[in-house]
Amino acid sequence: MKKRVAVLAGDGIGKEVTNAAMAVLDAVGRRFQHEFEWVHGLLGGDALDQAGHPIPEETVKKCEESDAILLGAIGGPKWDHYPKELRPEKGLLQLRKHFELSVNLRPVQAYKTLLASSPLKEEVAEGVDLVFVRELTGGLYFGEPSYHNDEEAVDTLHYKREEIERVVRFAFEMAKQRRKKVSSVDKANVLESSRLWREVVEEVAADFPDVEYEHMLVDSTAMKLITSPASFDVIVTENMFGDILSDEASVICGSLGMLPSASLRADGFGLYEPVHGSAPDIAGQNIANPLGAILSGAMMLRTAFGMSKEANAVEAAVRTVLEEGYSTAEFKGIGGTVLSTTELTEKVVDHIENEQVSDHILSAYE
Ligand SMILES: NC(=O)c1ccc[n+]([C@@H]2O[C@H](COP(=O)([O-])OP(=O)(O)OC[C@H]3O[C@@H](n4cnc5c(N)ncnc54)[C@H](O)[C@@H]3O)[C@@H](O)[C@H]2O)c1
Ligand SMILES: CC(C)[C@H](C(=O)O)[C@@H](O)C(=O)O
Ligand SMILES: [Mg+2]
Repeated sequence: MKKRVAVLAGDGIGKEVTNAAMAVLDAVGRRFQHEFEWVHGLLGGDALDQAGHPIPEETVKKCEESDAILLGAIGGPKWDHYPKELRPEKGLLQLRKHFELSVNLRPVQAYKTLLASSPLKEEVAEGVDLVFVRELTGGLYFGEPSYHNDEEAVDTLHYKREEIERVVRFAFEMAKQRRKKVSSVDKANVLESSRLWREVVEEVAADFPDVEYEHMLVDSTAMKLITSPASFDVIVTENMFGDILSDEASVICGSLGMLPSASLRADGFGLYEPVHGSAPDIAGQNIANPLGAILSGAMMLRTAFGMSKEANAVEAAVRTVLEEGYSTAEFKGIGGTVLSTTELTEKVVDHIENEQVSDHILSAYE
């Protein structure tokens, strides 16, 4: 199968981790006879520097002409003083809005070999397998009015019933395929938007009698994610709560660099990117963890292209490499071997190309 993928590497470690994801998907292509055509586009600070806008028209066109989008990360101190319409982050938000990527999936898994690196006790982090279903094109990020002057600042948290229903329904559908539990997170003791959110959750839940659900307030959810993360299956929440809670949850698996994501439109078209940002503190050193981006590639294979076997192969290769004790710098101190971004990527590539090993492991995950 031939697939065209728009690659928006962006800023900081964005280039390093998208290079890793492409190398791994190319290895998948060699092993399973697929061809991935990489179409590169500018986004974020890189686009500001080269084209004067955080999301040039040409980038949007390249994405429209592709089967999926692979994104690295955008932003950095160089552009932090830019006016709001020209910030790198605005480019990413416009991209999400333009393609109506309203459902953002952020799975979090505890990998056995990395447990020792989590600040949580091993017995707390062990066995965690949860997924955030974050609303991505509404809420505080897009509500109007939004401005500040010398005297006041306004952001608007706006949700339409249909926007809530779309993401909540997705979460229940997903829970049906998993452990059949939805935790809906809001702030209904204070916010009107959360009260509507709860009403919609009640209505949608009625269509899923076999899925257990609960309403939780965001503040105590932040606590429970740390005290009993294994109690969660699917967590559905609005845009900003999902942004914050998913970074918090990354400590469960030991590094923000491990988390992948998929941002989906109703017809299945999607953007795949690691959850982390451009990490200016480690950019350009070849030490960033590429696994979040590589696992985003696996999500792309499964969700965008229906290539489950291939996605399983990538996920199995990642597991094997971790089980062999390889990881990146943020895991130093737990034993094993610290590798650079490119060396760790090579290990994953080797496992995908080594059919014998991979087929054996694959069968364990099918
Ligand atoms: N989707 C995106 O493109 C995205 C997401 C988050 C933040 N950002 C932007 O990134 C910039 C930096 O933000 P920040 O520093 O708050 O968040 P960040 O996610 O870039 O970094 C937070 C911390 O995690 C570490 N980290 C992140 N990714 C890592 C990886 N793959 N391997 C190892 N360590 C990793 C960083 O070194 C840093 O210490 C800002 O401009 C922000 O707006 C972009
Ligand atoms: C960079 C920023 C706009 C973005 C967000 O807040 O959604 C990021 O933090 C993320 O999690 O993808
Ligand atoms: Mg974030």
